[in-house]
Amino acid sequence: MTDMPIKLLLVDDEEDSRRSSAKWMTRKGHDVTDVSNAAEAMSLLERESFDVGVFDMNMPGMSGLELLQRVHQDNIDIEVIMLTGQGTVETAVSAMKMGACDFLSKPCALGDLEHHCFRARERHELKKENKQLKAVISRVRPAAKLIGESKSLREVAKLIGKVAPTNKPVLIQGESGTGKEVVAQAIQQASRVADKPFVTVNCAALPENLVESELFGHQKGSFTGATAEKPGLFEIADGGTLFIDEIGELPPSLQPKLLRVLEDGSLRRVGCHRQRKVKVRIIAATNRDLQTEVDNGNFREDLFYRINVLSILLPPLREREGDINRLIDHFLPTSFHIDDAARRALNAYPWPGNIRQLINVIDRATILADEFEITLDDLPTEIVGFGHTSATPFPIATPTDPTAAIEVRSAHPRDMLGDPDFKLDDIARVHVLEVLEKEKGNKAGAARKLGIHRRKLYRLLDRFTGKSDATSSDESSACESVL
Ligand SMILES: Nc1ncnc2c1ncn2[C@@H]1O[C@H](COP(=O)(O)OP(=O)(O)OP(=O)(O)O)[C@@H](O)[C@H]1O
Repeated sequence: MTDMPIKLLLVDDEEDSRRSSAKWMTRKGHDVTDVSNAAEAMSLLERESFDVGVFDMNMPGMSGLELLQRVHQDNIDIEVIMLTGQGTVETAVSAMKMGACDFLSKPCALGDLEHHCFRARERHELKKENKQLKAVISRVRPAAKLIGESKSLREVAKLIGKVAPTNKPVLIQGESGTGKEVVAQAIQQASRVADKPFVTVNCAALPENLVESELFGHQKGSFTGATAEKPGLFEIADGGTLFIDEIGELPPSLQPKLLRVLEDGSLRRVGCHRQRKVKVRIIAATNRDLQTEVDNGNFREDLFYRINVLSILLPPLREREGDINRLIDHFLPTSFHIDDAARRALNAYPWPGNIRQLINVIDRATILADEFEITLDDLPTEIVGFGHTSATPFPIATPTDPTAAIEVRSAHPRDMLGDPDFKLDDIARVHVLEVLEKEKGNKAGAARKLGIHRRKLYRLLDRFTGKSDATSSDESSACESVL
């Protein structure tokens, strides 16, 4: 950072010293603008951003101290070093009290000037970083790990590895809930700016009239409600990554402004003439077909080409073979067990809401489950019902041999006892199923009555019926179908 060029504004009415300082600093590779009076400096500061300003204290018209005061009143983001002719302690102290970060006595050695400017710039960067961090921390969501090993997801992971280090814009497309934000986080984590801010914004979640000020910031008083100046998310993400979710929802009026930032990193806050520069890596996501949006005239073609430099198409969950089981095992708390029928039902369902929906269903099931055992009864009816009506139904709980079930059921365990034609399993089976029926299909209750753990009851049901569960979410009908 120390050897990066400083964007410097020199304000001094003494032409010789100003010119020689400007020449020296320019030769050292810095980006220097020099003006001879405070009024000119002020109008420049309204239009452009600088890292450091070196202001002469005594100038005709507006003095250096008055200029400093204006800078603070207008909240201009710049570190100021005062140049004082007299070099008295009093003047230096008053300048520092007014917000200058440093002072130099005239004539000052040119090497000293550069050294002090570097220090001021460092302070400027630290303050900026601090502001960014505060803003980022308030928006931080812990990064999720990309779970899944299906072929299609492995291809996505490979692509992430390729696009991450490039710093180019990336467009992630996929249905809602497929993990576009997770992919964006993975790209950021594997990028060269992994330690820099990762800021997210969802264009669909913001009221249209706020999108511009959220993205680009605003000046105090620029619209009703703008009671204080506010940096936009581009400034907050400066040096890092901005994830723009649902970019297809970006109002057409703002698309040229976004294109501009993508082209040369320049932007203006709402109600402000000053142009600012940012360096932000853009990752955009959409669940709309952006090409169609372009064809229909809803999305600018030039912007589409700018953000679609590298694109990742995220497959829906139903096309990720084997991943449903991996996701279940990942999201299900370890204290819970899911039975085979429920697992089969989850695997057979097409998941229109993708991983987000699967997580919600698992969360719901953990609340409804009896004694940490997730069964079909704990799943939403559309998932259980899908098994009934789908072309590839998941196996449902009907007895493996219904005739045998009826036969055995006709005998009471008492009558079976001592009869060499009955195996112990037959007696146990009738007893277990009867208790279950008496408990109206409540497996937790039945297990308690039988004096066994619920898991053991499931294993027994598996053995007796070939299944551990029933077709309906209704407990009593579950019991009937088992029988
Ligand atoms: N492969 C994955 N592994 C683990 N968690 C995932 C995976 N994909 C998605 N998730 C989780 O699923 C939820 C939805 O993911 P995310 O918000 O990234 O989806 P999205 O595609 O951006 O959705 P939308 O289009 O609605 O914004 C999040 O809780 C996320 O952590």
